[in-house]
Amino acid sequence: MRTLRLGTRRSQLAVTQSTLVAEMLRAQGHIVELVEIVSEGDRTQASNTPLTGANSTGVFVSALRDALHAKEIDLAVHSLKDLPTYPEEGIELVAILPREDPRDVIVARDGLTLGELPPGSRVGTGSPRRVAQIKALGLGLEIAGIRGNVDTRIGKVRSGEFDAVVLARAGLARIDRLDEVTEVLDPIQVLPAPGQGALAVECREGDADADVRKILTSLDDAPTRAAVEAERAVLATLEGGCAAPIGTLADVVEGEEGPELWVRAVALSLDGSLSVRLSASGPLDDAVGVGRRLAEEMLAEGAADLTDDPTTDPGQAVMDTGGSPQTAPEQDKVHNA
Ligand SMILES: NCc1[nH]cc(CCC(=O)O)c1CC(=O)O
Repeated sequence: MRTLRLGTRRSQLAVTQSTLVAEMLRAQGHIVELVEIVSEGDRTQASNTPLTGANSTGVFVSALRDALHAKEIDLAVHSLKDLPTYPEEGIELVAILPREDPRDVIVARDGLTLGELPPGSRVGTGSPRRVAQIKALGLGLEIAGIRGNVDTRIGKVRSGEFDAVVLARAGLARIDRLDEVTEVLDPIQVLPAPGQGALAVECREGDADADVRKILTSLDDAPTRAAVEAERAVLATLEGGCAAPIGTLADVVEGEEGPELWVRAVALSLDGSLSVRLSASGPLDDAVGVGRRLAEEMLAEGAADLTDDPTTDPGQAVMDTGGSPQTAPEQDKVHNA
């Protein structure tokens, strides 16, 4: 039997996630070999791919895709939230694994929660989505960029450089560091990134060896796929006309006629002062439609006007022009946080 070559980045989280998939395949009797791929992102120690901005393929993603194209590997495992919403030619998103808890968490000094941190405390995150949503809580926290892998970031709390950092619970769960968490953030306050907590498996499209595709398809989890497809449709639709940070979460809930999707989403100005927050529900087999319609509704409610101009003072970022959120007729949908 042929060996399946699984490409992985070398960070602890990436190796753990790749090993998880390798073990699932080995449990089915397949032979799997991990192949280490060094990405530009690893070399430069970049730690957060931008969550907004349409054409930025994550640095972590491209190196693995290059290795797939070059037939150096047969499959690659990514954190789904690092994958751009537009497809890559010749690459197929062949499986989405059952999702971990998708919520964001706080790792703070002295076991504190966000609300217990005194005003002026330093919170580390480089994600515009997290920055905007934490600022929107109005706690007077000072938010600063942070780099490095999960271990490095937690270390910066231990060393006192930061009072707290914001991380994905899923990453900590996978590397067995959940005991560091001092608060799990309720999605009512902080919505996660589209696809957060889900692992994606990619292979070459129309791989000459159709068996590879078939083997990998067996890993796919239909409810997770529906949920993340709805979230990614929210992001893809908003990206067309809106550069604002976006959080979204789709839950599979029990509806009147069986399971259905319940999708929440928020788009915010970077300073968190303005937001459009809506939810929608619909059938699992129309996940993309549910997400797209939710995003279209958000655009109609002013999500496209939340853009911060980085050249202006952050406090002045949203201009008060006709049709802007401030003057939109349905002001109740746009909160001054
Ligand atoms: N931004 C990088 C990244 N990409 C995926 C995860 C965590 C694992 C996941 O969301 O599946 C992380 C770390 C973090 O945000 O804390």
